Amino acid sequence: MGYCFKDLTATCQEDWRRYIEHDFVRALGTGTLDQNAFRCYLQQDYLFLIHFARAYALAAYKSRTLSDLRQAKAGLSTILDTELELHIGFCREWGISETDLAALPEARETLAYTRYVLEAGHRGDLLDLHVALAPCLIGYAEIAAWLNEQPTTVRGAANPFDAWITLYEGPEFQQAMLDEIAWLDARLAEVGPRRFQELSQTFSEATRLEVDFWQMGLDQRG
Ligand SMILES: Cc1ncc(CO)c(N)n1
Repeated sequence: MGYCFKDLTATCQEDWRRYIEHDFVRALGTGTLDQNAFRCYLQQDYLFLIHFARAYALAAYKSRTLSDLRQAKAGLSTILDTELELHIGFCREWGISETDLAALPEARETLAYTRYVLEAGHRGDLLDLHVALAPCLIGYAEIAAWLNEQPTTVRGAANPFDAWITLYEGPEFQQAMLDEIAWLDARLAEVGPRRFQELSQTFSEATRLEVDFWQMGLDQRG
């Protein structure tokens, strides 16, 4: 008995590193990422975030206590008020209007990842759902921190993707990550090996779907 969030990343260390240090992320950090690859990623991410907001709404629905309900609401607010706001602004700067965004066809990778998470939530309980959501929120906060540690990362006006790093390294997103880890640590502490095995499968599947999402951007399939 007794696990914590770090045990989840430890069970899929290779996939987790492939996600955090993906070529898309590296190129974004050095500012050398193909701009069409970024545009493709941004557009699909808009669709992605809408479904992820729905997943947090599902977490709210599945909550039995006020504190769980508040945690779900915090996730929903991070997406709606922090991420999507900036995202729409970003897209505008990159010449993509909200009408364009609403008319976008969904890439397979977006479809696979978002529906996987929603399905994990429908099938399982609140912990299954939060574990399926964890690579997203916690992963991006870790990616921003990792990028800042790399000597090759270019910050400021010299990097066209600087605003992306600023969003995810920012205090609101980093705090949301810490709160989510604390929530998961408290729940995982009460879990036995069989249940942990099940949860780590969900976590590593979602991590691999994040890797595919980066790859979609890099291949400009979105
Ligand atoms: C694909 C993806 N994963 C995670 C995040 C962070 O919320 C995001 N915006 N997009």
